[in-house]
Amino acid sequence: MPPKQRRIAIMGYRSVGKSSLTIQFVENHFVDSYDPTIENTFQKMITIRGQEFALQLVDTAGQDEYSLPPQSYYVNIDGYVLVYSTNSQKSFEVVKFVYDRILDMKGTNIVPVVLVGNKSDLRMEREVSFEKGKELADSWKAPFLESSAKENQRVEEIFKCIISRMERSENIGQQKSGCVLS
Ligand SMILES: Nc1nc2c(ncn2[C@@H]2O[C@H](COP(=O)(O)OP(=O)(O)OP(=O)(O)O)[C@@H](O)[C@H]2O)c(=O)[nH]1
Repeated sequence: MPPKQRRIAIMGYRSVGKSSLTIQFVENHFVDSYDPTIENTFQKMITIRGQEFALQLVDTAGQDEYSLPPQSYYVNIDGYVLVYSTNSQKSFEVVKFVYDRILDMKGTNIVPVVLVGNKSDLRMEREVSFEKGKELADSWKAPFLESSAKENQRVEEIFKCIISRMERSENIGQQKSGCVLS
């Protein structure tokens, strides 16, 4: 079987760790310095249950409620990893705007999405509880993970999860909140 080409956008507020998660997944290291992204595309091959996927990961500039990407941006995107930071209530509010914008732009609510609460290692600085994250993801019927790009916790799982969601939406056209991983 030839590799399946899939394009995934990593979106969310500034400085939540979008680049760090992407780089940890693609290059297996953590970037400590903060360098705001304009837009980068990363490539990665991954095999899941015998099927190869050629991923393009679009690491976007951080959004806020006033700077969401234009309609043209969403055309070739197959799935979305929406990231907030567990130590930032503001980023949790912004991720809701981003999600609403995606649905508006796509004109459907069958969009493969995974919600990620990153920086779970910053335990003392937590502003968003696990329950709040889970509640939001459930309201979207989307999977939810808390991750740490720094400690490489659940990073690969995020990307396996979005692949599984994309496959599922293509095959069945319906979403439940779970995520089949292998
Ligand atoms: N403690 C901790 N710090 C993190 C984690 N992920 C990212 N950071 C730090 O948070 C800062 C921002 O990370 P980036 O990956 O650049 O964030 P971004 O969302 O891509 O930022 P923009 O490009 O502005 O949108 C950097 O200093 C990272 O080192 C994490 O899981 N834990």
